[in-house]
Amino acid sequence: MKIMKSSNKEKIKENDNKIIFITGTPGTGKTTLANLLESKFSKNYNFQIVKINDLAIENNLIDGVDSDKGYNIVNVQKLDKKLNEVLDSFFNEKDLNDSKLKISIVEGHLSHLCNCENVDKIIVLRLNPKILESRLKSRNYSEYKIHENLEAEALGVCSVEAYQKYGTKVNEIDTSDLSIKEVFKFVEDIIFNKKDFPVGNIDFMKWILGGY
Ligand SMILES: Nc1ncnc2c1ncn2[C@@H]1O[C@H](COP(=O)(O)OP(=O)(O)OP(=O)(O)O)[C@@H](O)[C@H]1O
Repeated sequence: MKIMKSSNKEKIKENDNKIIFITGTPGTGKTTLANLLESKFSKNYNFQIVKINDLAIENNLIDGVDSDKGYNIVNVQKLDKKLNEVLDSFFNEKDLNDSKLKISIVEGHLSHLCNCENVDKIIVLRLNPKILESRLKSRNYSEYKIHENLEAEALGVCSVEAYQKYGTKVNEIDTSDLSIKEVFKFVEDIIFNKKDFPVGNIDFMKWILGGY
């Protein structure tokens, strides 16, 4: 069934066009996964990738910098509006090959804070805080910033926030023992409704209790 509408709220539906958000604590592998999705999907689909941090910076959606934490303070309301414009423009693009499915991947740890009625899946990448710690240390983050991110990962903050907004559309994958190719395979299965990884099955609380 083909429904032609002008907004991603009704996403121009050609069978089953898709909007997928990839989120997770910094360092869990979102960018690596998004790049692999782009290289695998762009041949077979009309493919768009939106890197949410780049979108915020390029469109000057930064309210300031938290100098203690070393973060840009992104205006999420403006980001939300811009993201929906970018999605609308992709799904309305006339030059796309009509015989191919349209897939938009939105990558970044702020993606799940945006409101997108027509998002299909939100995929949260999770990682054992012990492994995350070594990845974040190699980025030369401050001790404070590392600890804050590890705590957020142990508590599953992205999953909880995403679930509060999007409920059962949210999947989470424990990537701790997976190669990036294996992560890709799971994500592909989620995107095409072959597998489901509901929120609530990953528990890194042991890290908080000092068990790792
Ligand atoms: N499945 C994996 N196995 C081993 N290493 C991985 C895996 N996924 C990502 N990495 C490595 O982990 C590091 C962090 O990955 P990446 O930059 O993709 O994280 P991110 O979630 O996008 O971080 P940020 O939110 O800060 O952009 C990179 O060095 C990447 O090569």
